[in-house]
Amino acid sequence: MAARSVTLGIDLGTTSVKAALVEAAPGDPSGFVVLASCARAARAETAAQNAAAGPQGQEQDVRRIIQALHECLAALPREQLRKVCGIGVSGQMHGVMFWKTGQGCAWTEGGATPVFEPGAVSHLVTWQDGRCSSEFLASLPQPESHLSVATGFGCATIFWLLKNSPDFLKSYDTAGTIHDYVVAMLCGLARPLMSDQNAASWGYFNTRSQSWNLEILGAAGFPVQLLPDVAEPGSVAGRTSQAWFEIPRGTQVGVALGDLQASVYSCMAQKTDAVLNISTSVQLVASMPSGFQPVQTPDPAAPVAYFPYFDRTYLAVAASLNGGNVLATFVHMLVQWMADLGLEVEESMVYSGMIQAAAQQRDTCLTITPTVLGERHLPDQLASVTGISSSDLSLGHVTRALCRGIIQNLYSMLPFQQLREWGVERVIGSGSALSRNEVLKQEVQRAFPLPVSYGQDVDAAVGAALVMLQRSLSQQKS
Ligand SMILES: Nc1ncnc2c1ncn2[C@@H]1O[C@H](COP(=O)(O)OP(=O)(O)O)[C@@H](O)[C@H]1O
Ligand SMILES: O=C(CO)[C@@H](O)[C@H](O)[C@H](O)[C@H](O)COP(=O)(O)O
Repeated sequence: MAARSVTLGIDLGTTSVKAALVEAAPGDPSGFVVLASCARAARAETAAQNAAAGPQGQEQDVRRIIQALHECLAALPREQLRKVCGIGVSGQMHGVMFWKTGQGCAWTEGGATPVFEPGAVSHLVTWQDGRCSSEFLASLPQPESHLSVATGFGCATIFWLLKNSPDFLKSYDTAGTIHDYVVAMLCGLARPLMSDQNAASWGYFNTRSQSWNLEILGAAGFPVQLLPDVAEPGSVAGRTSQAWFEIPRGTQVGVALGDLQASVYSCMAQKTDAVLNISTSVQLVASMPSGFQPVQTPDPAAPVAYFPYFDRTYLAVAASLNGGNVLATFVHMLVQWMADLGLEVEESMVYSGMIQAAAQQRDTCLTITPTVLGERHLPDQLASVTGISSSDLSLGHVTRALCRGIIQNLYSMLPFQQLREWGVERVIGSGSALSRNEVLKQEVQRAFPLPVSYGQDVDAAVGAALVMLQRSLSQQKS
């Protein structure tokens, strides 16, 4: 009898950490079953380490992210964790953190099981970071890549630190995304390995030659020694150096994936599916035919970018910076206003109340362009509200207009006509901000004249687990 294949997927998202245990189920149409899953809010936002970043700086405390990860693992069934034969990790792309080789973490006996505690690490500067102004970006060398460089991209952040805080960089000798860090710590790697999915998200990476723009970067004084070595997504980065929550020592860990690609992997069943993922950010994605090569000239004004997927294929992606975070900003604002008025209210109550109110308000003349973070192709176009009449000011109207605005903004970046030209026949909705919000679902249905179906709400974690599951099954066959 073939050994049971259980794999663990972890997604280190901007808002929450998710984990999912997946097992092969040959009798099931999907071929797999999710045995258990868990999500924990990371609440990791913190003040920038470099004051010069100003209010545009967006950083997260790595310790809190790892704490949320450990809480997730602790909540999964121990008997299933014992059977795990592979770990896949994905996470928020573009961001960068730094650590000192050999001092990135310390393994401690955290109660019943060893856990790792971050050591000499920086904050994570996230994809939402806005410290690199248009002028600063224009001063950087032109990349030799089909992808342009935007604020919040790892290489842009490193350039900014080089200029504004060179001593800060001197404290570290290693860099990676948060998910590269976790893989490196689990396996005890001296240097992290990075998939081309994440390398491309940092900028200055050529997906054709699979190499960093070392000459261009080196000539500009960029600390190229910080750039991780690049490995194939779906390959193994190493094996766990310790037993971890019942997962045996020596378990294979995959090279970290982008959360975008992991989400798509979890739910894109056909090449003719488009995936609409709404989590903190929002992306609309279609798959490009094999052999497709993006034009090698970066175009910062293009709303659609081509990101590497698996086996040298590409995804066409409209990646909006304004997704669930817009609703979260609205909720924080309401909670803060109420606190200012002496009233305390739980955020989860506000979410459910506003979604319910908007579900009853089927239409509105209020128009909200929700781009509070701008967009990479239009960084200076911020949010606006128009069509304000005194009859359209209820919570239901405003929430309906916000949800409509998020979908319309994405639609304007990648219109249905383009999807149709690419042969898209169906939209698959994924991400927990979408699965938990009936009004967003209605607005998706309203905008796209295509059948829409839904994945699971821990999609990227499931996708990361599935990549390792496929690997384990093909190893068993060979
Ligand atoms: N109680 C809730 N009900 C509905 N939506 C919520 C609730 N709490 C948070 N959200 C939405 O979910 C988004 C975060 O989704 P999540 O999947 O955790 O993101 P990420 O994968 O980026 O970490 C928030 O930005 C917010 O829009
Ligand atoms: O920005 C892009 C791609 O350019 C996103 O698609 C990418 O997935 C990033 O990881 C997200 O912005 C962050 O993911 P999430 O936390 O919002 O799920």
